[in-house]
Amino acid sequence: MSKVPVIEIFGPTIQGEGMVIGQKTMFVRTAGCDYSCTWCDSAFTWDGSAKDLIKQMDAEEIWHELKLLGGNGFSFVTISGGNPALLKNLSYLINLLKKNKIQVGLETQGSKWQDWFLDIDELTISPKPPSSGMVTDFDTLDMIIEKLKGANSTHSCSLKVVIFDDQDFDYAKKVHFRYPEITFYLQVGNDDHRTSENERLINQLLHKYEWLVNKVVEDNDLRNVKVLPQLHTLIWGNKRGV
Ligand SMILES: C[S@@+](CC[C@H](N)C(=O)[O-])C[C@H]1O[C@@H](n2cnc3c(N)ncnc32)[C@H](O)[C@@H]1O
Ligand SMILES: Nc1nc2[nH]cc(C(=O)O)c2c(=O)[nH]1
Ligand code: SF4
Ligand SMILES: [Mg+2]
Repeated sequence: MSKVPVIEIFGPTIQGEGMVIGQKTMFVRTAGCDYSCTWCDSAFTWDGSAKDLIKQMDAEEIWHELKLLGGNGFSFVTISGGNPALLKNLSYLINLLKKNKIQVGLETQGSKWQDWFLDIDELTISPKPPSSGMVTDFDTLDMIIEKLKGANSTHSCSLKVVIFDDQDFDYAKKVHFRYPEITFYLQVGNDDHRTSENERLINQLLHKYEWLVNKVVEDNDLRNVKVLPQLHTLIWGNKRGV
């Protein structure tokens, strides 16, 4: 009854992105997404290519798997996907983690609300720029930010926009100015998320990071923002499960 579709559980590793970058964490990745971003680095969660890996699991089973992998060596779990916000039943896992004094981070794109957002310690909302091929429903995003504000939960949430080109950069500015009170991250987009040539990829991503940093540095309208690469990609390239 209270199961959710899980496609992978891994860690301990570090959070490679956003507001808790560098945090030692376990990952639980759920299957299924309401978007289909052209450049999704986790397309296997929704494109059918890894459907044999999907297991329906309840909170106790997920916790058991986390303990098998991580033992006593973790205090933080990050839930990502796919879009975990499709899953009302994640409340059971979140409650169980809290009961065990584990901090919880979650990654979602801001297309759906769940009441359990209010129980997440570090909530990253990542609206999608034009290069993704997706169109942001700003009425829904407004509603989500309003609910977080209403519950005084904005301190534990951030916005993170992935940037591939100038159009994405303009979109990011629009999102930041719409919600100026929410901590804002610009993240380098990885447009070669299938290659196994790590050295070339990492070089390319560092150049794109420099490009993005320069754009932010030169932009007088962007002041209180943070610019980050995907740290895990700089260490491990496109390897899955790290
Ligand atoms: C795979 S998504 C899963 C969570 C949720 N669906 C979302 O998009 O926020 C996790 C994060 O990876 C980012 N991401 C996906 N593909 C990427 C890529 N090719 N380069 C950089 N970041 C990417 C997303 O923007 C999101 O912030
Ligand atoms: N190390 C590491 N950090 C991450 N931050 C966000 C990730 C994601 O795929 O959601 C991710 C991931 O897959 N690995
Ligand atoms: S919303 Fe997230 S998981 Fe879904 S397709 Fe886009 S990047 Fe991938
Ligand atoms: Mg990822």
